Amino acid sequence: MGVEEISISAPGKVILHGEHAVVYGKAAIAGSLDLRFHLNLKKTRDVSIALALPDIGISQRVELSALQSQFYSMFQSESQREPVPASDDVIAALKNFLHLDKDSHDTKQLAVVAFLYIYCSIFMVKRELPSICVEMKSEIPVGAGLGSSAAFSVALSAALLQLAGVVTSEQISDSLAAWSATDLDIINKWAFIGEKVIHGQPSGIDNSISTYGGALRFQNGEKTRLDRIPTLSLMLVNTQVPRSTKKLISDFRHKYNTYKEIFEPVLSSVEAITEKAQLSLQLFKETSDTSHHDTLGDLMDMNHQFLNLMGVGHSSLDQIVATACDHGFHGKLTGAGGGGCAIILLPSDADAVVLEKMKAKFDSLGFQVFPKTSFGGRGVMQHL
Ligand SMILES: Nc1ncnc2c1ncn2[C@@H]1O[C@H](COP(=O)(O)OP(=O)(O)O)[C@@H](O)[C@H]1O
Ligand SMILES: C[C@@](O)(CCOP(=O)(O)O)CC(=O)O
Ligand SMILES: [Mg+2]
Repeated sequence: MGVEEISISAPGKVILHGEHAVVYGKAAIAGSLDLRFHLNLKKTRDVSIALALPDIGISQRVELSALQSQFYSMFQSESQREPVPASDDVIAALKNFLHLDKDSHDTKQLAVVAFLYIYCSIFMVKRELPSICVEMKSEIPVGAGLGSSAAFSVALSAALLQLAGVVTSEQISDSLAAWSATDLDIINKWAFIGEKVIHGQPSGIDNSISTYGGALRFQNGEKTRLDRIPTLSLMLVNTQVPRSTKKLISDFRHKYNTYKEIFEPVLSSVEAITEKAQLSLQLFKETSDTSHHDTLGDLMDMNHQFLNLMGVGHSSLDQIVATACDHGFHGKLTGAGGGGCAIILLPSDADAVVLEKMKAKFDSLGFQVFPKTSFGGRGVMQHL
């Protein structure tokens, strides 16, 4: 372990179609966002972990001797290449160690639990716990449907695996290093374990986008790169209404189990929307025929209503979609819903004056606007 400092960034994501349905094995399409999560790790000599998470107001110090004596036996079966999901017992023990309420729904604290779980799984088996200070800051709004939890888990996994020498980055430019496809697969597997701690039952789409970047079709863990899609212009609008993905997934799980015969066809319809959107994207790229772009708009409106039916909507998200419609655009909620963000599809010839008027309306409603985001950039990176 010759490394003294590691800087990593990982992108957020935008789900175009298929959120929630993807947890039930249906297809979804999504891409990386030009908002990134940043992690800086330094080796220290204080025999502790110092964790600074200023975006969520957490600053935590953990003595390595206490961690070692309490968790050594629990982490002996873990292997660095094949991570295993945290059992309820280990999660409960980590929460107890951190003096957290074991039934707390505060997902912020789960970031620390995920951190310690990944750290212990990687290093405890070697009996060599590195003394480190780690700071994480993000451009991705927290808990807003843009995959901040996944970017957190990806950046964290990449940093700790690189520190442990399990993966090794290679320099690709003056300031950047990246990992081989095999190493990215390892990082992605560990990040999925982190997502499980924060989300409960994630599909794996968010961590996959954040790891590999670009645009993907994702189904049952199968990832297909979407190379034949046009450059899409999206406006992102954040309601700033807080919500937790973990709670939204579990509430919909309850609804689905209670009304399976109703929600199975709903999920199939959402999947049909995803399929049609993928095809329309391809056709629009190949022919530039704007009728395919119009179809993409219709599909967004439809999917938004299905998501409302699934109980993951919010009045402020409806307000965004209605405002978009008043200005001649189409949109939908993105991510887990219940608050968080909506996306609005912008045609390349959208009138700048109308766009400015729409943005002003969102500002006046107290929403946070990202006027034009780019889609499909790099996945996790090391900064040299
Ligand atoms: N900048 C950050 N710093 C620390 N933890 C973060 C950060 N961003 C996200 N997280 C973790 O992810 C959780 C939010 O995840 P989630 O509810 O899935 O929303 P999102 O849609 O942003 O992924 C936070 O409560 C925290 O545990
Ligand atoms: C609702 C879901 O489809 C996406 C959740 O994304 P986010 O945490 O809201 O960014 C869950 C998942 O796929 O793991
Ligand atoms: Mg999340």
